[in-house]
Amino acid sequence: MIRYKKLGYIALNVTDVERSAHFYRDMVCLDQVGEINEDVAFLSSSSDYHNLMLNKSDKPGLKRIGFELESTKEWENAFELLKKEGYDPVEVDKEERALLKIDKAFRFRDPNGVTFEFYNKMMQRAKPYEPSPVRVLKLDHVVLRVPNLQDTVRFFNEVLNFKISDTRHKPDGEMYFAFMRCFPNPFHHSFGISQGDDLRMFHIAYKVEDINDIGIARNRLINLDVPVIFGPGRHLASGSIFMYFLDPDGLTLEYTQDMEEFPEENPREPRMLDHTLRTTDLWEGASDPRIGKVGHVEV
Ligand SMILES: CC(C)c1ccc(C(=O)O)c(O)c1O
Ligand SMILES: [Fe+2]
Repeated sequence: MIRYKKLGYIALNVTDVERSAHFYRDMVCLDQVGEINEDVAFLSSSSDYHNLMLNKSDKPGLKRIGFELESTKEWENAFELLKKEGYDPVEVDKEERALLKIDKAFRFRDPNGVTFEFYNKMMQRAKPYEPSPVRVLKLDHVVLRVPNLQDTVRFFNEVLNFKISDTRHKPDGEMYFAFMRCFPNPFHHSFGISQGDDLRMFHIAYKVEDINDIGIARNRLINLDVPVIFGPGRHLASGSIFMYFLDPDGLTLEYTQDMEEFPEENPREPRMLDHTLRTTDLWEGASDPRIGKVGHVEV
């Protein structure tokens, strides 16, 4: 079965690369890596060369999701498994891997047509990542809305070896959300899937050091006229403190901290959580209707 190191990077489509690159650098506190031009920009939230790629598009949202596998051997095994399962993995050509600073990579589409890239390792930066004033620790998770949740969860669980940490259910018992771990990465979810009418990126989340970073970020973003649209609050599922805000295209971002971690051996059972506000936010805050509204997925 496939073993992952982490959610490695997100490639976003944005309408103005320079505007968004400055936002993710100056407001979100990521490191700009290399030059920004009107077509592409790279930013990092770790020692990796990048964890966020911005691409110019008239449809803001998700281009693809990159997962780093545990080793080159795991990458080779994953390629063979996806080929055998009929998901037609295609290796990324040398020129593009040079741009991404990645050693080996292949791409495939999930049952919804979303492009995933699995890679073995990315070039590391000598310059340490020391974000300020918000101490971002890492790219934390990405959540998609998909038309067929059951099939999607089954694919990620049974084919890609993602583990289910918790699910959420409507009053009639129908599952409408799944929080998934890229095993054996311990965090409650690196990947979340929600039932939706159409395919859409809901949000991407960054982990911050502690509650002070959430507080500092809230007041700083509000003072700089960045829409803070939900939180601070506490999610029951992962136990994390959260706050959502919008990027210049209206894409939804989340700062999160204190997410539950699972052991590789004998993890707790996934819970069936309800649909109530208290499960979404133990502090019962109100969320802004703009949450998750913009997020075209390139297929
Ligand atoms: C409101 C969204 C879908 C949500 C719910 C719960 C968690 C969590 O438990 O961490 C999230 O990260 C969310 O984004
Ligand atoms: Fe989230």
